Amino acid sequence: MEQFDLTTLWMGMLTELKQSLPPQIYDNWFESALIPYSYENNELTLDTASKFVCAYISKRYTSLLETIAQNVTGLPTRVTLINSVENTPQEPPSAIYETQSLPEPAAHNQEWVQQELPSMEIETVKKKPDTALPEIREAASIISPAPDTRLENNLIQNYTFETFIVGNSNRIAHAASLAIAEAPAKKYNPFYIYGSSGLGKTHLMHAIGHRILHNFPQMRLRCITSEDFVNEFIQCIQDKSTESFRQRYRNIDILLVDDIQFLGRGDKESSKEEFFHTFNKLYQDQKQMVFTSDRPPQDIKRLEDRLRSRFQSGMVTSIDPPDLETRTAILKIWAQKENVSIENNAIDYIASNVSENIRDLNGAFISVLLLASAEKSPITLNLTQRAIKYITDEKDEKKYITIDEITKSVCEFYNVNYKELMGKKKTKDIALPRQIAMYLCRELTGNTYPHIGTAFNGRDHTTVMHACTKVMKTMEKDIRFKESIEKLKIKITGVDN
Ligand SMILES: Nc1ncnc2c1ncn2[C@@H]1O[C@H](COP(=O)(O)OP(=O)(O)OP(=O)(O)O)[C@@H](O)[C@H]1O
Repeated sequence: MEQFDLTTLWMGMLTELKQSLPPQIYDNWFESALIPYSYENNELTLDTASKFVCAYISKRYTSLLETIAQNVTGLPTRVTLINSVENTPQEPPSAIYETQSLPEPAAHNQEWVQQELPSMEIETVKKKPDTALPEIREAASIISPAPDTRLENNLIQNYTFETFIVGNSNRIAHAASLAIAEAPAKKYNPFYIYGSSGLGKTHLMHAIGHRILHNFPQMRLRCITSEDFVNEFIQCIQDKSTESFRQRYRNIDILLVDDIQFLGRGDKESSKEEFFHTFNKLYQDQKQMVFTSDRPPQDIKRLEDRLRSRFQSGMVTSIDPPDLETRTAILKIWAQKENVSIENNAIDYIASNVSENIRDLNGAFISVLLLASAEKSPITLNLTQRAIKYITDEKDEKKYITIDEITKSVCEFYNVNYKELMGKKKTKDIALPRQIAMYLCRELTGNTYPHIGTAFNGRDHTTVMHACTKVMKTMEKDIRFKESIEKLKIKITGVDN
């Protein structure tokens, strides 16, 4: 087995982490906030720039770090996070960089570390309330708890109705979920929620689970991803214990399955068969089933018609990306709930510069709180802009453009009504700007066809693909048309390439 020194191990881990994490999380939490400290007896110790970062990363990411360390070394590796600064304040973290001959951190990271050193002593701050802003202490306290704690029944602790914010994009899914939680298997069975990543499907499904267990504590509930269902079943075939598997899945009252689209990938014939029978048994026994997916049932390829029609037999509903107004409302609610005061223009800035994905929105919100905490300053527009800059690609200063902004600009450019553009009208004066808007969404946001389809009032991804091809072909043939699209692009991005 190859022996790794600290530097080689950490470099290897960073390469893998970069591939597995969204860029803003990687840049903000891993590359800049962690410093390799020691590696002995298969135990890797990482130093953190603050007590704060230490608590947050330990709770959320230790298992990921351990998996990646094992991938790199080939050996089970324990990962521990420390905050040496608190214990040995005389020794600045930069000294560790020198002794380990790692590359110097980027300039902004140094600034980040220096700013954090004196300010991250949350407890000291708490003892001297006259010197600390209450909102910053609050910020510190909300970041520390593990937000995704899974309970014994596999439900994530804080994915409840109480923490779910309702807006136009998820109103129907939310109302149906509440109805199910009040009277399981009476209406909407099965219940199938679909939508793009990070929009709250899992959250809502777990909220149903929590509320059912609260209302009907005697009910037996299983919450699982379809991938785990398949893996567990395959394992049971190998162990010759399929009967116990059946007992586990067929004698329950509530089945919640996340990411059901995974069943359509690969062959998995025996697992699909098992799932089909599980479904039928629970359905016959009038037990509630809830599924989430990134696409509607008809778009899950390689799924037998009989299973697809089972999914369609209950209620199928989508969660759409939140529009600007809803994103703003979500941020305000988060700020209010955490008792953090944020200037309105700072809220507007986050809402319009971060994507429509609520997971990313939350990441940006936390980054802003972190920077405010580091600088012990109120959350102003200026601070927010700097915090968001940390989490966006530094080389690419371009603003993150949202589908909402694109459609609104297209409406303005072609003098079309927004409702009509998003609606069903097929006349040329509406259909062409709609196709152009879809093409620009694909070009400028890099979102997938299904995601864009969902954002355009639940249209199919093939409609978006057709629109993009049509616009590109017309641009090739018609120079004037091409010029007008380029002009529109500049108007939206503010960048003239
Ligand atoms: N309406 C909402 N109110 C409050 N928090 C939300 C809402 N929607 C999503 N979130 C939060 O955003 C994050 C992502 O949500 P979730 O995991 O449910 O997304 P998802 O649609 O299941 O995504 P994926 O398909 O990638 O699993 C979670 O932290 C969740 O709590």
